[in-house]
Amino acid sequence: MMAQAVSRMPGFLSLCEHADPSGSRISTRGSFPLGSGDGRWSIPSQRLCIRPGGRGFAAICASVKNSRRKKDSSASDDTQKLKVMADYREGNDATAGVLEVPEAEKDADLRSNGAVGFSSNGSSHLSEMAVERIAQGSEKGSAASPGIEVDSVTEAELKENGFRSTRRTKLVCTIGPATCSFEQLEALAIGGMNVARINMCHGTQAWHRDVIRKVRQLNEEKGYSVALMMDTQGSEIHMGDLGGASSVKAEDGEDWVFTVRKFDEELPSHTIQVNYEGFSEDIKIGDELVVDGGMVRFEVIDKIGPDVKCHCIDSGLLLPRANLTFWRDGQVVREKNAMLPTISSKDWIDIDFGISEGVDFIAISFVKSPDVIKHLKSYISSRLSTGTIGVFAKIESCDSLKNLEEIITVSDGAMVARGDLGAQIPLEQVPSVQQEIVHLCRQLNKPVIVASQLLESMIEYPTPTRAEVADVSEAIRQRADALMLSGESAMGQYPEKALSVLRTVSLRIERLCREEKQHESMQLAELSTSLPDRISEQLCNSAAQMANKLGVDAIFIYTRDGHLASLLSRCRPDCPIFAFTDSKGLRQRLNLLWGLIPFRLDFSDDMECNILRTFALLKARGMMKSGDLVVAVSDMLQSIQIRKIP
Ligand SMILES: Nc1ncnc2c1ncn2[C@@H]1O[C@H](COP(=O)(O)OP(=O)(O)O)[C@@H](O)[C@H]1O
Ligand SMILES: C=C(OP(=O)(O)O)C(=O)O
Ligand SMILES: [K+]
Ligand SMILES: [Mg+2]
Repeated sequence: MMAQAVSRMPGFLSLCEHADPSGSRISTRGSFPLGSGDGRWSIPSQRLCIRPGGRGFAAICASVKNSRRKKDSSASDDTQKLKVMADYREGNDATAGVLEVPEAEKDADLRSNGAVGFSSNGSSHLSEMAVERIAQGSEKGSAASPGIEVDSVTEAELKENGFRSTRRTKLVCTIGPATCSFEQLEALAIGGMNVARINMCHGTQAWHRDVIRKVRQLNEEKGYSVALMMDTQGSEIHMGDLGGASSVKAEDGEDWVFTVRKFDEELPSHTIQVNYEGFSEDIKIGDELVVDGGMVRFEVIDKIGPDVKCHCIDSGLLLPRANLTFWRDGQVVREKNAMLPTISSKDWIDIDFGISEGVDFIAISFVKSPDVIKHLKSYISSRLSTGTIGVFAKIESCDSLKNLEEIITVSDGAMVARGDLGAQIPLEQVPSVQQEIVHLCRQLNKPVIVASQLLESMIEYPTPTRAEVADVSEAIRQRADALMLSGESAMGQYPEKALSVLRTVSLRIERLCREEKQHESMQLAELSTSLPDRISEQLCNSAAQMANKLGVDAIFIYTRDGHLASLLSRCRPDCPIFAFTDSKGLRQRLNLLWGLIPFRLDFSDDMECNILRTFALLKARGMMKSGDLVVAVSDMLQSIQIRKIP
């Protein structure tokens, strides 16, 4: 609802007319001369803004309303002095003064919960009645402020370094024995973890529940905003748990038995259990059995019933539940195992668990076709009455590569799961496949996570290899939404250090990309077909372009479903994107998107009101300052505005 300015005279503040946040209309008329003859006020033809502080504007309006009700002009004495802080939009010349209000306006029908605005030049301009409440909330300046919710780490980063240098690449940490205590989780949150991932390949449901609840507790009590991702086991072929040993060495020339037999007592020596019933039927003598994508290799030399006898040809460490593939004539063999369901019965149990625990994302392992994703998404929506869970397709098999575009199109995001991918395709193809997936996800507007072995050596050592840093840099340069730690954070010796490497490398490389003006080489194909979607897309493309050209400090997006926020992130603009949403769940899910800083805020359909309110709140919290330039986009109004923070 646009403001309707009443006075067109410079030098007069006007009460305007507009809708309050609840949608009902407030009607006020009358203009107030500025200054009471003391000559202190000299208002040029510029917009004025009422700053929260002292006795707020809402209180004054309430008094005006009161005095009108009482029809008692003397009662309006109190209301005749409006203490306002007029902040010139140009020049930031904040001037305090006293505004004399003539006798309470006869027609004034101000509502204490409504909104009202001033204009000195007749241009449409709204302020709001909630200013007092905002001021009260924001003066406290704490994460628990009722006005706006942002995670405490981002808030500190914004205050310390300003908008421009906030990290754009998001960080996912796999939680395992090395990081499951409250203190360890908090250290990761402080270190910049945006998403905590739990891998259902390992641990019990009780263990995972404990982690989920600790993350929740951290968010609620300490003001972090860590989202949760649950990763399914999937129907991969993997070894058993080595009878409790943390690892076992397989030496060149040794013979080992791989079997589907179960053992009640101790596992016989040189014996490995395999989880896949059809193992001995599928595999042939002469095949190569590859552990963890090549960490150890065996040649199959004999088959005796369920037992497969293998000769070690590449020595190495066998780790519990390590993944197994077998190769024939230089290709991965997918026989009956290709018929295994993508979502196993264990996975369905875990998915139910994830839904009931309210995780933000579910990642599906070894996705082969789009159907399984569609099926899961409809299952999730049938199980949830409100909100949703983002479904991520892990691209980690030859089958997923065959149907890549279809799979990504129906998913809410994708993961380049290089661990298993590198076991299924020749290693030298992994980098180009990664690039292809990252680019495709950007074109299709889906967040993408680059995962596995980013800083593998940091499982054991406090410093990464130079090659690892180069690999991390490449993923950042490709503009992936997120980077993921696996073993480095789950069971490594230096989880926090590994996270800190991802953080510092991200900041450095992102700066480099900005210096190289990478955002200018943006070539995005048109994504949408329907007119409303095309409008949204063009709105975001234009907003991002304007932001880049004008060198603004931030893009603000007010969104109820996150779609425009993701479209803006897709443009990978030069400045950060502040995404305001009224939904807690959406705020958590937006955590994974490149360059997006999610805020939770109650807002109305009145954009002007929302904008002023966010300005006031962010300023009061020290996250923005007067003079900062912002491009504001709204999916409710489908508009772009350029605003300078008053
Ligand atoms: N919940 C857990 N409990 C015990 N160990 C875990 C857990 N999560 C991860 N790990 C350890 O961290 C390693 C790396 O994690 P991840 O990459 O997610 O699994 P994987 O290597 O099995 O694909 C695992 O191999 C396992 O040793
Ligand atoms: C991330 C991966 O999946 P998981 O850790 O579950 O094997 C991977 O294979 O790279
Ligand atoms: K998994
Ligand atoms: Mg995998």
